[in-house]
Amino acid sequence: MKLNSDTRIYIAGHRGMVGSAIWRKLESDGYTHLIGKTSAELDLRNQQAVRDFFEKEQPEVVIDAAARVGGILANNEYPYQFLMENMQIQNNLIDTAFQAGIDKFIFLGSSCIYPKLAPQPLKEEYLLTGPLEPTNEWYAVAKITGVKACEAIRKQFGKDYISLMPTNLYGPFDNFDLKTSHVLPAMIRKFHDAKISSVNSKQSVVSSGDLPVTLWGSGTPMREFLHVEDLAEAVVFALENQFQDNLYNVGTGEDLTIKELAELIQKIVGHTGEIIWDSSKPDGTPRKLMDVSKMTDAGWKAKTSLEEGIRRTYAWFLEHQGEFKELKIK
Ligand SMILES: NC(=O)c1ccc[n+]([C@@H]2O[C@H](COP(=O)([O-])OP(=O)(O)OC[C@H]3O[C@@H](n4cnc5c(N)ncnc54)[C@H](OP(=O)(O)O)[C@@H]3O)[C@@H](O)[C@H]2O)c1
Ligand SMILES: C[C@@H]1O[C@H](OP(=O)(O)OP(=O)(O)OC[C@H]2O[C@@H](n3cnc4c(=O)[nH]c(N)nc43)[C@H](O)[C@@H]2O)[C@@H](O)[C@H](O)[C@@H]1O
Repeated sequence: MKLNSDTRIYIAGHRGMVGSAIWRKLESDGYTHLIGKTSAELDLRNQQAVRDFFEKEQPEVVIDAAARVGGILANNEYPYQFLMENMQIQNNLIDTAFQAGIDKFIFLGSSCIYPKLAPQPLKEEYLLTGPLEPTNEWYAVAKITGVKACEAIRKQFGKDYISLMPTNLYGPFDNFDLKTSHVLPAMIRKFHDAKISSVNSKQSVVSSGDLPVTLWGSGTPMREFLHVEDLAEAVVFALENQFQDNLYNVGTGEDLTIKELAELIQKIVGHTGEIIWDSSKPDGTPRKLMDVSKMTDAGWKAKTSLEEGIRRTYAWFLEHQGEFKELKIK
């Protein structure tokens, strides 16, 4: 379908890191009829509430950026919520949109849907070719059912329902809570807090380095990181263009070890102390580098370098400390 500046676009999860970046991008591109509800206003796990909301607001296009999201430990500790809430949210959104006759739907998954030991880089066709990473298989199974629901609607009814699989994301409005966050915001916070505590403690007088920082696992796993504003551009690109297929990876196509990431963030934050690796915490998938050629062929490419993206995120962090949301597991 062709979008106009007043097309009614519903962004589920519009206050999250991803949803808010999509909202800002659409607003700056001149879209005037954006629709968003907080989870307190509309609990997407409630099917009837979702149906009533669609009936009232009559969205023409839906972007699903609402989900139960968290880092490796939260995924591992709350398997039921990560499986069930994500299935409830996405099932209600996808089926209600379909029943309402909506032709365009964008579903966001994650690179963890691919098998733990799939060949690298990960191509879309590797989906369901092997066992998943155990720390996040619950979340991954939920996301795979979302991909398949969109694919079924495309196959059976010819509607432009698209699944975008972003790699690990970071940027403004990320979750900086140390128990539930992903690695990149956790490192920003840990290095920053250690640097500030060192300045405030006597230790900085007697020793030349800052307080040590403890990170998880071995530091050897490799990860790829995409700035969330690049992802928002990819989502709007997918919104404005008719896609030929259901599943597209979204990333930079470049990765680094967790140890290299730590050294980069340490340099940007200006922390000078020791890094301790806590081997009691899980490593997760050894590597999940995206093959992004399908999206590149469609006409979209990431712009922000990792160092530039982390610098911007650290600047945002410094401005917004004290406002960080925490993941509330009910
Ligand atoms: N973060 C990453 O590294 C990453 C990587 C790959 C893919 N993704 C995907 O991107 C999407 C968004 O992730 P994010 O990082 O932006 O997460 P986030 O910051 O935690 O935001 C999630 C949003 O979902 C909403 N939500 C959660 N449960 C809800 C419910 N029961 N009813 C209504 N709304 C609910 C929240 O609404 P309220 O704020 O109103 O509570 C929040 O706005 C997810 O699909 C995720 O799988 C994220
Ligand atoms: C994008 C998401 O990524 C998640 O996987 P995944 O990259 O391992 O999740 P992260 O939590 O970002 O962890 C990535 C790697 O960083 C290590 N790490 C080191 N220090 C820390 C730390 O302080 N905090 C955190 N969180 N990690 C840390 C962690 O052990 C793991 O090897 C999945 O669980 C989700 O399902 C989803 O796919």
